Amino acid sequence: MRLLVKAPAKINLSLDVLHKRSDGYHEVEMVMTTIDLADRIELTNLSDDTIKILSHNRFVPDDGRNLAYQAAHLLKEKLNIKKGVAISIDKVIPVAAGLAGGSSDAAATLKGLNRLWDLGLSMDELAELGAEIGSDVSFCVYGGTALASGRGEKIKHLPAPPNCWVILAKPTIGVSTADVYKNLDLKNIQHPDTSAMVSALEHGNYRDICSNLGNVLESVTLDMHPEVSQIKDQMERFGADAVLMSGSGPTVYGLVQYESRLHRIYNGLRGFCDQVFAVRMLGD
Ligand SMILES: C[C@@](CO)(OP(=O)(O)O)[C@H](O)COP(=O)(O)OP(=O)(O)OC[C@H]1O[C@@H](n2ccc(N)nc2=O)[C@H](O)[C@@H]1O
Ligand SMILES: Nc1ncnc2c1ncn2[C@@H]1O[C@H](COP(=O)(O)OP(=O)(O)O)[C@@H](O)[C@H]1O
Repeated sequence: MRLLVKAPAKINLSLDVLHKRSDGYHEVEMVMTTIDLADRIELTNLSDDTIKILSHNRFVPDDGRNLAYQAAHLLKEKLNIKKGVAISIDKVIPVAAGLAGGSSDAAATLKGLNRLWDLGLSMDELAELGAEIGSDVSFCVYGGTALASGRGEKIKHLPAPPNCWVILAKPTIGVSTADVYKNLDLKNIQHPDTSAMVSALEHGNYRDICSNLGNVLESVTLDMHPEVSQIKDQMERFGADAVLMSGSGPTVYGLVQYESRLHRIYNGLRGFCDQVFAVRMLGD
């Protein structure tokens, strides 16, 4: 039997870091939402007790380092399952981009195997398992829009943002999330107003969402990679309503409400960047 599952990317509408914890992780407050840019995961039962990863993307590991592999392995270990699965990943989300592509593949694998193997786990149980794989996996299990706290695994659901377009531009560099957190100067942070962002979502107020976008990791990645700053400037100049780097970067996204402006920004950015996408918010 085989099953197809979509694994959508996320963007951070806001990302704040409160302090560094004794376990080495950072305590965060992030508002995240899913967008219509998705990997496609195909799960096929195997007759032997193995996990196989298939992907044509050379940046996607095909062994135990793959987060989708880790998701299948975790389910097998926890529930003592003696079954095998082939996980085919059609990669659309850029890798190491701040868009949680790997985390979403893991979440889709947890949800897909829950159905394929008829495990009967609830979404909350899957999200709890996901947190063992990575900080963003719990959010990816639910998708939609949420305030994530703790190290990212505590999820409070929020209403979807009003309908708009998201333009994404990913420079050719890849960024290590661990390096970005390591280079963050905790004494010199300009905190975004998380409650103003939550309130903007609760009121469906697009203008307030735009004016409250903020990410404390942005300046860290910008210092390491000045080309990210150039893309931000271009996106602003071409007329996006608001522009921010997602997660630890280096992907920059712009929000646009009117389709007429979308084409101008998209075509303008294609001159600077190989990977440019114009997609809708998914949000719920
Ligand atoms: C920055 C964010 C924002 O959504 O996403 P990305 O840019 O990776 O998409 C997340 O916090 C990333 O989540 P994720 O990529 O799942 O991180 P993990 O695998 O759990 O951790 C990778 C490394 O990042 C650091 N880390 C991660 C999360 C956190 N709250 N504090 C940390 O210090 C740790 O050094 C950890 O070893
Ligand atoms: N299924 C996967 N897809 C993409 N990258 C993966 C996957 N599994 C593991 N990785 C590894 O995770 C790292 C981070 O990838 P990704 O999740 O795309 O980025 P980010 O954490 O910035 O959102 C990559 O360097 C890659 O080697």
